[in-house]
Amino acid sequence: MDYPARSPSASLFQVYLRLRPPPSPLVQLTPQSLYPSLPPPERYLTVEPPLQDGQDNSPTHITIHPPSDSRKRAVEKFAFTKVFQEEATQLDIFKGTGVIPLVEGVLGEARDGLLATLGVTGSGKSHTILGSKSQRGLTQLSLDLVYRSLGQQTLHPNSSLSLVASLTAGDASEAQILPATEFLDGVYGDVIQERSNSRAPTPMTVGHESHPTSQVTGPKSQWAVLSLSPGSSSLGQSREGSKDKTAVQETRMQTVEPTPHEAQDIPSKLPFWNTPQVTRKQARLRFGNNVQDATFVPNLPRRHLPQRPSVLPRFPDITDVSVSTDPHAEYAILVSMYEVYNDRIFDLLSHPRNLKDLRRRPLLFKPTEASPDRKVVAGLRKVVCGSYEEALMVLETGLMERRVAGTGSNSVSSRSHGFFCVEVRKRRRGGMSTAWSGAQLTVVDLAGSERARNAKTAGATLAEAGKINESLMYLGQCLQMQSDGQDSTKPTLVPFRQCKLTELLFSNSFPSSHHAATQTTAHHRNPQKAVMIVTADPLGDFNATSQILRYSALAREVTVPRIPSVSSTILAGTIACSGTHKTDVGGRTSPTAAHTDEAVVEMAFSEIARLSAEVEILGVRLGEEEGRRKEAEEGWQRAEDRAEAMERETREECWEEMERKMGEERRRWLGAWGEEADRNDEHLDRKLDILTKGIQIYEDPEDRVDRVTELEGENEQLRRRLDALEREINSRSPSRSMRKPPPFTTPRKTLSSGEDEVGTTLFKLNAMSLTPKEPKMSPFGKKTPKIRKLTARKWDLMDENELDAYT
Ligand SMILES: Nc1ncnc2c1ncn2[C@@H]1O[C@H](COP(=O)(O)OP(=O)(O)OP(=O)(O)O)[C@@H](O)[C@H]1O
Repeated sequence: MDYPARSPSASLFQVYLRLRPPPSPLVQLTPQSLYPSLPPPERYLTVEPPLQDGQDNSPTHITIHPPSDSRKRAVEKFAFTKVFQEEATQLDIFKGTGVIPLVEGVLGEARDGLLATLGVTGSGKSHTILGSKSQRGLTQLSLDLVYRSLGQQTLHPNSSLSLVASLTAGDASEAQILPATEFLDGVYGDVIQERSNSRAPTPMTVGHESHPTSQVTGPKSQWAVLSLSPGSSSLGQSREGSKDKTAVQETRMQTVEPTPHEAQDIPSKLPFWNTPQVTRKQARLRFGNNVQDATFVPNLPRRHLPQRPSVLPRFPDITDVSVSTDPHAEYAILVSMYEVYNDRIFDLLSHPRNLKDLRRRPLLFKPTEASPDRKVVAGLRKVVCGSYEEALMVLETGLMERRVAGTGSNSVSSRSHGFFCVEVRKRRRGGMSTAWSGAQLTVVDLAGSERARNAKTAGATLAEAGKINESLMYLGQCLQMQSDGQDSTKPTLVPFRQCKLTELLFSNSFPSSHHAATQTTAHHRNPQKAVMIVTADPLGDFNATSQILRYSALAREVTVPRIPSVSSTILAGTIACSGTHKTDVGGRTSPTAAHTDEAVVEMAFSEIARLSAEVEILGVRLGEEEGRRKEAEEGWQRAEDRAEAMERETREECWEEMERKMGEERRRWLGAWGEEADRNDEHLDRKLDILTKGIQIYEDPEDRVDRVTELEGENEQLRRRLDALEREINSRSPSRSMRKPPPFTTPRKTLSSGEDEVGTTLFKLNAMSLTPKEPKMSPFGKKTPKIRKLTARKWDLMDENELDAYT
């Protein structure tokens, strides 16, 4: 297999392989240390000798042979940029992988750098990236290199008051920027007691003995545990567990043995703020004045902060390494950290200030107003660190928040993908403007893929593993698409939008459509450089490791060894027998016949071998196809679920919309109905009015009074007349006087009933709420004469003269 000669620009990642040394039985439990009768684990991975024309005579290829108990037989060969064997140290990795060029790119070329680790759980990803109790990881080494190279050019937020404001003004990610002292003060200051409520504890509880995987819980933070409780940490010890002898010796040289008092003082499995009984005094004690190196005093926050971690791993030493910087520039360094947990992004530096704050809010990865062509994690907290030690303290604080748990495969297993970002901002020396430029180095510690059976996970940890495996499967697909596309002339479509992890890793590696459109005018960014370190345990899980290697390797070749199969053995036996039979009658073998038979048998053999090899290869391909089919089916299932959820959502939205529209329609209809009813009422009123006008006896209210007065006058007149008539009758003859005059009361009665009539009419008018109407006008504009109806009795009572006067 040829070494895949790919330029870094052609490949998104340079891929290195690091092999993990076997765990030491003294410090880490293995099946063999528990059951000594068990055979030692079989090593399935072989490193091929370096190629003659290789760059620095380092191996670049490995071969994996399925273990004897495996059904698979195909031998697979993988190519990497470089392979680091078990004895490789952290310094070898730092110098041998492309980490230094990455830092160079960030400081000198304003080119973003990405450093990530990928591997099966427990294969050494975190060890490589974050280091151990005694050795620094690539993160600390890169930070050291950055600060060492910048030297006096680094701006300290405490020395320039306007620095934070200026950085905030020039920030495109809506970040909350604050100086390291303020940040650390908030964490280690007055709130130490409150920190007992930190989110850092993992879903597993300490001391829950019945759980098979609850050996150790707490944050994945070697450095912190060491710094807080040197040597007393079982976490630190377990991390050290599988270290090679040299490393163990180094550890002895570097670490300080704890006093028995110290060892008992604070429970070792939790960070100090997760231990409810910790006090500020204890915290100070942990970080006490145990100074070993005067040059190594971190610039720590003001109040009750620890003066410095008691033992900082300073190994390996990289004083001989530095990268060039721009001498006319000054630099500010911002550190931010987040994790991708269950496909959501959480800030690791936004510490809860009170109990209410404990629920974490996921952040968005999106283009912002100030960064339309590039997606950024919006709303992160960024800490301006003026020195390496401050940056380390911030790193450690963030690591305390990261999700980890003990599993059957790793006692301190990462349950999230951790992102550590070092943003280097640069401006002209002495310039007070906000015109910052720069780039970012992102270090990613991916969670490891794991098999539930091996990891013995359950409940929430199993669910987390599902999410981890899913995101790693998408990452694998992206890597495979990318490596498949290397050979084709067509542009490769990498499906990186499938989950948050791949979006974060890949989306800024490709020009977005917006960027393509504005490329001529926008500030041109150099493409990101990326280094992937794949970790593998040659004695670990064969299936999981081979899967990871298949995804990540730069090239792969499958061969099937010629192993004598049962059929070939039988055939060989038959041939041996037939050979004995091919003798002539005289007992001599015919040389020609024997020769021909031999040739035929040989041909048959080679055919059988070829066919069995083909069968093997087909078997391997079938296995792979089946794996892909399974993945596709899972993807399909997920897509279906998503479609179902979307359908449900759409249906709900439609219902809501329909109900809203119906409500509006009902309101509109009721309004119209009310108006119609009002119109009808009005119409009816008008009709009634007309009717009332038709039936009423029209009289002026003034005339009414006149009429009463008039009637009273008439009444009086009639009474006088009656009196006169009575007198006249009385003065006549007695016979005449015998005639009884009509009763006197009758006209009065009649009159009063006439009055009553008037009153009734008035009452009627009032009841109808009729306003006094204008008198009717004649067509000639004159008042029509009033028609007065007089009662029959009144006519009866009038004499003829009076009657004439009326008519
Ligand atoms: N190169 C190495 N040298 C010494 N010890 C190592 C090395 N690699 C790994 N180890 C040890 O192996 C154990 C598991 O390693 P580590 O936690 O780094 O695995 P991981 O891949 O990050 O696992 P996970 O994905 O579950 O977080 C640790 O105790 C670590 O110290």
